[in-house]
Amino acid sequence: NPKWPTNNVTFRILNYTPDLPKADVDRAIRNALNVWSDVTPLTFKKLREGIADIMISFGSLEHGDYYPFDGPNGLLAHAFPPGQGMGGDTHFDEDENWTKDSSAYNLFIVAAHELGHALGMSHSTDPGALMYPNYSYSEGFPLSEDDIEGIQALYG
Ligand SMILES: CC(C)C[C@H](C(=O)NO)C(=O)N[C@@H](CC(=O)O)C(=O)NCc1ccccc1
Ligand SMILES: [Ca+2]
Ligand SMILES: [Zn+2]
Ligand SMILES: [Zn+2]
Repeated sequence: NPKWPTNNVTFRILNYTPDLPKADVDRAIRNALNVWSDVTPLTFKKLREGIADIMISFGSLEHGDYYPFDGPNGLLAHAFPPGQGMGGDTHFDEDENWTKDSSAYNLFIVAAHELGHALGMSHSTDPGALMYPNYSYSEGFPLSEDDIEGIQALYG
């Protein structure tokens, strides 16, 4: 799996969903990044302009890459593996209802999963893993042993 060549990764939030106050989106993204930096030497710096490694945006249907979204439900978000250009970029389907509680779909949980991809993680077959292909809401720390082993194999 490709990985970032340095442990210091930059990110930028290009636009915001109208489903939540801006501060809640910033918090969900920051908390999702902290999940991964809690178990690795990775650091994440937020840029307010220019090109960041991980460019985060909300879009619907055709949104500028060959992976159009599909309206409500189904595809929720996707992220490109580490690399130049689109590498690391993370897109959320604006046609979903983004929440900060247990109702569908919790932005923090989806962001933590997507940012796993943006760091080089692929899907897990462990149903308890954050990197399992399908969304499920859980309270507390979202990483399973499987997730931690995977990310530490890349950046440990
Ligand atoms: C083939 C990929 C592009 C499917 C896509 C995904 O895995 N993105 O990371 C996705 O939106 N998957 C849905 C499930 C699906 O399409 O069947 C999902 O819930 N992804 C977000 C997710 C998955 C597991 C935990 C938390 C969030
Ligand atoms: Ca969708
Ligand atoms: Zn996209
Ligand atoms: Zn995924």
